[in-house]
Amino acid sequence: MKSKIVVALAGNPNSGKTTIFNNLTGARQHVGNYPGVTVERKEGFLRHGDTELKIVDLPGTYSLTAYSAEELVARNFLLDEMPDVVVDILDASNLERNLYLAVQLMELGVPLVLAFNMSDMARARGYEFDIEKISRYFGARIVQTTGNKGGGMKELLDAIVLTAGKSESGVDNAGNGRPAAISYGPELEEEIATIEALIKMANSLNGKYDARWLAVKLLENDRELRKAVASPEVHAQIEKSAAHVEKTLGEQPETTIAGCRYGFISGVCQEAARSTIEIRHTMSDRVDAVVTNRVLGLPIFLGLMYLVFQLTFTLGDPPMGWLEALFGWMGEQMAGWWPEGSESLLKSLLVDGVIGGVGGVVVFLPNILLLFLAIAILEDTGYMARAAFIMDRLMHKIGLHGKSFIPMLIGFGCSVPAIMATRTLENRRDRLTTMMVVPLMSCGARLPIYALIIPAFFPQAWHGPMLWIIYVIGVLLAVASAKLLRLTVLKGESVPFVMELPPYRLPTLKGVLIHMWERGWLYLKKAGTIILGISILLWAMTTFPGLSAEESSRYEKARQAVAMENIGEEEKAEKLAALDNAEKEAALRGSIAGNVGHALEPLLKPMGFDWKIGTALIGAFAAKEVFVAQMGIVYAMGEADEESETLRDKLKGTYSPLVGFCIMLFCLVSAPCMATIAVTRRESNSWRWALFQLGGLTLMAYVLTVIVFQTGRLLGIGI
Ligand SMILES: Nc1nc2c(ncn2[C@@H]2O[C@H](COP(=O)(O)OP(=O)(O)OP(=O)(O)O)[C@@H](O)[C@H]2O)c(=O)[nH]1
Ligand SMILES: [Mg+2]
Repeated sequence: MKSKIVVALAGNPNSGKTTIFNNLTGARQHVGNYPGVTVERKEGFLRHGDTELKIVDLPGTYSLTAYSAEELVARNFLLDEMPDVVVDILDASNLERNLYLAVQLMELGVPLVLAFNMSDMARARGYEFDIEKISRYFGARIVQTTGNKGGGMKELLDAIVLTAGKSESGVDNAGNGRPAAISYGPELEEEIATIEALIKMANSLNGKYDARWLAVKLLENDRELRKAVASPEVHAQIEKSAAHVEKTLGEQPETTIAGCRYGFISGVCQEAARSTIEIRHTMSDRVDAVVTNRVLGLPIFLGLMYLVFQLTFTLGDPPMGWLEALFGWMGEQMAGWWPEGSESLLKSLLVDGVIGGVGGVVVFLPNILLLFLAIAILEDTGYMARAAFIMDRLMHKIGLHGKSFIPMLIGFGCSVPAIMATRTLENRRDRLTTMMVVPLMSCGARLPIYALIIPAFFPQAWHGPMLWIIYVIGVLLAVASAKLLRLTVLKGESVPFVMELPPYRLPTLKGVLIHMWERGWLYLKKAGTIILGISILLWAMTTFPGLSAEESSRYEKARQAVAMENIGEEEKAEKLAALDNAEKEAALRGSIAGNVGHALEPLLKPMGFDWKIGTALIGAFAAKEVFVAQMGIVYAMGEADEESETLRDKLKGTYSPLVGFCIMLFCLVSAPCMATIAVTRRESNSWRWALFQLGGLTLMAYVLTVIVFQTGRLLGIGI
């Protein structure tokens, strides 16, 4: 007999849901050692025996009374779509707190399996569980798992299939009996009973939920369900009951309800969990005393980031050189397919457009991989959560809380998921503020620009520090802009929040490599698709319309004249080459891109940019890497000889270090790419905010770059 079941993976944030989801389905969803990584539900399929399972990975949630957008996703799925089995994934090394959600799932009466994940950590901390007892209390099967090592997956699948009541033999075999019922004490129970009766009478929500459960939820002041229940009698009774409870117990019903649930959990743990070793000060605590220290915390964070950037350059340089050489060689080989001096359009397209553009971008793959390797290690060990904790203090001062820093950290990778990650912020003002400033966190697509510019203009010893300075400028600007927004358009109280610190973990090699590769692959894929397309478009724009026949013949005549001249061979060759270059340059100036660039020149000049940089900046709006591609194309086209120096040398010969710095500054601050604007529009649900972000950042970039360039010029720095 074949059957299909839907399985939901629920659990507290950072308990390992996605890790297990990936294990089960073979997917590669993002896993990170801090809460709030998954913000949308993800689906995957697998088959176990005769059963087909659809597995749904949900965002982490502490309770079924959801407050933030991503908690709502989890809650709505559990309540409305009624999966066949709910697997609650718990962090067994932190059982008491994690059981809070389990209790609510138990009350909801869904077919439940408890996965005691991180059982390795629990064991290391000396916890022992009487699994059978706990299983009986909750009326649910329990499986001990170690998600990051794939331990217990088969057992988990067995338990899921059994719980769905569709075992291979087809025998109904659900559950381990009825779960324990939680008693909320005489006072509350009476009110619950009254409301329950009213609900049944009014047939609220058409009996979709169990009446007692609904009564408890309503007393708990569950906003969503209160909105959903229409009956005025029920509402009136809730108000009355709540007032009564407050009077007699001196607290709101929700507080009493939570207290009773914790009481239940505490009882379960007394009975069935014990700790064999008393570890007061764990290793984590000792490390935390140093890295989250009030004084040392920030310098340590900045120091670590500095190391990361230094590494990105020093280790990345040799392989980058190899790739550069490889693409140079490929260009020459390709050019060799045509006779010497050929003006074939196809040759120009392949050599200048594709190799010059896409090749120029791919060259930086090693740097990208290294940066993301380092970030993955910092993330997986749990250090990044500490960084957020340290920033929390700073953030409070600017009217945001540390939770905003997680999206910002993700922003170092790419602004698009970062903006989606703002869903963890409950307050819309916090969320919008964070969304607006996230693009200032320098994303991975900008790295190639820095990797191109920095070595071209700055001495070796400055490579790491320079990159670090750029990133720090981004963070400082983000913080300052957030403050500004909070003082003006997004004024208001911020929500109190306690940042939690996940335990330190030794990252697994596989996990870290997967993270690194995901990024690298994304980069390559982008190079092969978007960047390739835009490179071809930009190539066409820099090629056409080309010189008129009249002008071409003028250059041809000049060449003939030189050939006739009575001078040495060497001098002649030099003169001819100069003419060739002049012709190319003239064609470039007359091209569509040249015309657009020139039209913009009055605007670009105050920043020290010429029209070539201008066209590259326009291209960068589609995707930041295009800046590098377009510079490659323009400089390949403007040169007559094929096997000339690298793009970097050409830049060095053309611009000053001050201009180099200004390019990086402008690219860091200016309008993010199209994808970012689109996702801001979607997540803020308004074009106004998206355009505000676009305009605001562009303006800020312009003003800052003009100031820096003009000041630098006046003071004679870097010119
Ligand atoms: N030591 C240990 N670490 C684990 C185990 N399972 C998962 N992890 C690690 O725990 C961290 C969090 O894992 P995720 O799968 O992202 O957690 P999640 O529950 O999906 O988190 P959110 O999406 O934020 O709610 C990662 O660093 C995992 O590598 C385990 O059994 N033992
Ligand atoms: Mg997840």
